[in-house]
Amino acid sequence: MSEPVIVQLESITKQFNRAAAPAIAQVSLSLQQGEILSLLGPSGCGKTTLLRLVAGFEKPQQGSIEIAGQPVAGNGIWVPPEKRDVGIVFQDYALFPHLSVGDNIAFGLQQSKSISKDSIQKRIQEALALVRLEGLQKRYPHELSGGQQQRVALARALAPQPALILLDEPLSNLDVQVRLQLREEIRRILKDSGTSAIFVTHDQEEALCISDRVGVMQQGKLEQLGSPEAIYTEPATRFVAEFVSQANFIRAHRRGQFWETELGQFPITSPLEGEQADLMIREEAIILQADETGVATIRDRTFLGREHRYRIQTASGEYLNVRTPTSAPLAVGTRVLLSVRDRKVRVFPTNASVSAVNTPVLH
Ligand SMILES: Nc1ncnc2c1ncn2[C@@H]1O[C@H](COP(=O)(O)OP(=O)(O)OP(=O)(O)O)[C@@H](O)[C@H]1O
Repeated sequence: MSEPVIVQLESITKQFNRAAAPAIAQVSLSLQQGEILSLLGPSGCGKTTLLRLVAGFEKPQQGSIEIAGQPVAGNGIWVPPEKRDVGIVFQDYALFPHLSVGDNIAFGLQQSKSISKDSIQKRIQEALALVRLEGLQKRYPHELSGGQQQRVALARALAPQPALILLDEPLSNLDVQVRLQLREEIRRILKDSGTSAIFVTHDQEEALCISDRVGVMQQGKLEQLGSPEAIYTEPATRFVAEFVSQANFIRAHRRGQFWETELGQFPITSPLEGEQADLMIREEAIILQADETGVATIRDRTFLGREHRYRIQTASGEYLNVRTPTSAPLAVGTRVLLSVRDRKVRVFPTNASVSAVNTPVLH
């Protein structure tokens, strides 16, 4: 049996300014109990606005919102933020500096009159254990690291046991080491507590590794909603492919049953495809082989730890990014032969910004 629905958005539209395009345009989605959804997209695509609509900090002009089965916006209904059974974690932690860790966590609990002092203490201890900060109850925010402060913010949001937690770029103020560690921690904490969550980020990796489903947004619209694997391997649009995996696109021309490209031929699998297309080739799918007769050249090389990323210029002048394991790195200037691991590639309509390819096939 499927889990109950915790959030239901129906055709939500939000326009701040009549002269401007809507910040959110006709977005519908649902989130099940215990599920973590990431909203991913470039700056200004509407992620925060969508989160604020769910929280009740913004009113939609159209559409409706339900949280845990309760209508909270739309159809003449309006429930204010404090009555929505939602916990929020912001980018800047937003802890009260004059309150201890314990009192910060207690703050949300004390709003609820029905809870006894003993229960408040118990919930504080449980919340601190969940975020692994036992023993730090008496400290003040300035006595904690950024990562610890964000854990306290998470504990404070979780302590009242809300139906839903909203996290607005909660890791973006932390340095890389802490960010990487805390993103796994956040997933564990949310899963251990069984709390449903919507997580806003502009970081592709963060979205893919933290969530059960990812919603990729562009200009106020939901471009694709799916599992991290589906978003990565089967991007529905070129925008999703470019934003999520920074894939390469190469121009292809139909020749019989094949697409002909600078990187060789690929079988045409759909009868609907036209005479020209752009094929998506992942950075890790291209194989480099140093060869004096190669017509492609390494223009740049970046060390990424386990991998090198090469910037390759092809014979037609296009640039491709290639990632390979770091053994036997190739020097900038090396001529290379290029081939592609997988013959099954995704095909997208031609984008005018990719110039036409008019060179011999390399292999
Ligand atoms: N209060 C407001 N008044 C007018 N326009 C707004 C308001 N809030 C947001 N916008 C506009 O709505 C659009 C979406 O903004 P939003 O903050 O939701 O984007 P975002 O994807 O969260 O971006 P970022 O990653 O930079 O925070 C932007 O064009 C923004 O300028």
